[in-house]
Amino acid sequence: MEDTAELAPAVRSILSAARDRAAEGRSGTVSVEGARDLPAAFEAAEADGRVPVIAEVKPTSPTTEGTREDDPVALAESMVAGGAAALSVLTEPAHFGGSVETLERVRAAVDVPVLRKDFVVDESQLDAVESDVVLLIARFVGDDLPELLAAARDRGFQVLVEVHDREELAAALDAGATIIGVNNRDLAELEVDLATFESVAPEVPDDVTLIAESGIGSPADVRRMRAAGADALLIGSAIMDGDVEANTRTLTGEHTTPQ
Ligand SMILES: O=P(O)(O)OC[C@@H](O)[C@@H](O)c1c[nH]c2ccccc12
Repeated sequence: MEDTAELAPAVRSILSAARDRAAEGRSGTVSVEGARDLPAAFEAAEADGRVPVIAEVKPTSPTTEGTREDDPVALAESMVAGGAAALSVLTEPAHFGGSVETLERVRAAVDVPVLRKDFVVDESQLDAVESDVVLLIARFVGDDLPELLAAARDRGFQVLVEVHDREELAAALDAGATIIGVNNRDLAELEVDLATFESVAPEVPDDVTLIAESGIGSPADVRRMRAAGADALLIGSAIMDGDVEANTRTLTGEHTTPQ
């Protein structure tokens, strides 16, 4: 486990709560049947003239004001109607307003791949719910990354490994990650800087599916991340704020594809 001393206090408390949830994990091992292929969903969106976007169902967060109370399933359906190639669903309850039940309902209602967004630090957390993809955050899992990656794959999950700098990228590549997200948000300060993606992306081999995460709010941001090499974008707040379908349509729009 990494030293968590320099993390933002909100992130430290999220992580300690995640460890407590791990301890009460369900009995039995999840086995995901027929996971929906995430890279294939990106390719299909691209072929259809849409920017591949993972739209995130995130009712609230430590950096968002207020909580969105609408039915998450209706929000998810609006995202798909607006052109989202895939969805991300927060399952962290205390700070993001998520739940595993929400993820189950969303996944039953849509055909696109669904990413489980949570703070997985222990193998037992993988058994909380089925999804097509799970997130592992390099910073939080540290030396356990290879083991957790294998444990997730054994259960039939695809794995998105999240990194924030070149050192974490090297660890992700060493562990054999094939889908990597670069988080523009710094988990120590909780501040967003799109230059983070631009600095890490050149080090990522071509055969890796590369996702730019966080802080993408406008078609100009989408163009900037695509120009820096993003195969896909993970967008939460900018889609959740207001008309979800219209926001998704704007950010997946053909005009944002590089020439
Ligand atoms: O709302 P934004 O800035 O578009 O960001 C979405 C997503 O990248 C962000 O929610 C996120 C990235 N990594 C995480 C890890 C845990 C929880 C949340 C996240």
